[in-house]
Amino acid sequence: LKDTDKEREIEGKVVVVTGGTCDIGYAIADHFLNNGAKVAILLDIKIEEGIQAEKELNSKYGENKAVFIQCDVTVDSKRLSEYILRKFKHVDIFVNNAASVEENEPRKLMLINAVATIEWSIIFFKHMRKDNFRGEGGTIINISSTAAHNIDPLYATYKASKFAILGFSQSLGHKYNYNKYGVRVLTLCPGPTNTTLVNNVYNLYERKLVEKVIKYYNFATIQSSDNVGRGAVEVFRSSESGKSWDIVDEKPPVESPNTITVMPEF
Ligand SMILES: NC(=O)C1=CN([C@@H]2O[C@H](COP(=O)(O)OP(=O)(O)OC[C@H]3O[C@@H](n4cnc5c(N)ncnc54)[C@H](O)[C@@H]3O)[C@@H](O)[C@H]2O)C=CC1
Ligand SMILES: CCCCC/C=C\C=C\C(=O)C/C=C\C/C=C\CCCC(=O)O
Repeated sequence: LKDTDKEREIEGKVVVVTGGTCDIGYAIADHFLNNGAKVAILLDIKIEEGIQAEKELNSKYGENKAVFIQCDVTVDSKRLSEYILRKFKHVDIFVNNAASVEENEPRKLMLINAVATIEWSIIFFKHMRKDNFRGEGGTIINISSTAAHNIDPLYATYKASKFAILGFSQSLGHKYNYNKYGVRVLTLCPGPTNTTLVNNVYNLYERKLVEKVIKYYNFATIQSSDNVGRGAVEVFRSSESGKSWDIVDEKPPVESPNTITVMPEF
């Protein structure tokens, strides 16, 4: 097998997913296990959901296929990355998925969505680097959003965090870095997806305004988390480093536009 073929194989790989106990994160773990991953490690702040998610995935795929570790991504990166590497020896795929949409707690939102994503990416990039002692390469997948392509009146801080993730991931995953270090960095930009997080929108903004935004961007549907999980596996199997992929409207991934749409005044 060529290096790129090995890198794109899922069979036998160790996958870590932050915010992996529900919705999009859970669907990503589920699809990687379904395609032969050795183990999915779910890092999440929510204990009960974590125990439940581990149980469900183990009854679907077999004992010890899923491991829940309680984690606050904003404080636990050093302690838990060391623990994971001691216990599992190597991580092949690291997915930064955990997020907040709490606009009234901007510092916390930026710490979870942007700072933690950057810190965990750097830790596992170093671990995977092929020029490091025993570095075997690997893939980091960062979850941004179609909100990172748009300027409109909604979710200014959340958008800032998703713009940050997209810019960071495309730069870290740039072909130059990939050729030098052998670590792939990919970005996913899901569109509206039926999860706890998106259902928050109507608590914060008038229905009329949200409907205008949805209409402006021509979203046809609020897709399932399952479609994002499926898309993550498809992108993992086919994408070069540094690319970003939109997953929208229950359809397969398409490469993200390198443009920003500004919604006019209305
Ligand atoms: N739902 C949607 O329409 C879209 C979601 N996304 C992105 O997809 C990702 C997943 O979103 P959803 O599944 O919708 O969200 P969700 O709110 O359903 O799940 C997020 C998970 O992150 C965990 N989490 C939050 N703070 C944490 C912390 N400090 N430490 C550890 N875990 C923490 C939560 O406990 C939860 O399990 C996020 O990055 C989100 O921004 C992107 C585009 C659209
Ligand atoms: C009910 C759907 C509202 C429109 C949602 C559109 C895209 C959602 C992207 C997300 O990342 C979803 C997460 C929470 C809502 C946050 C931002 C909506 C911003 C919409 C946009 O400008 O693209």
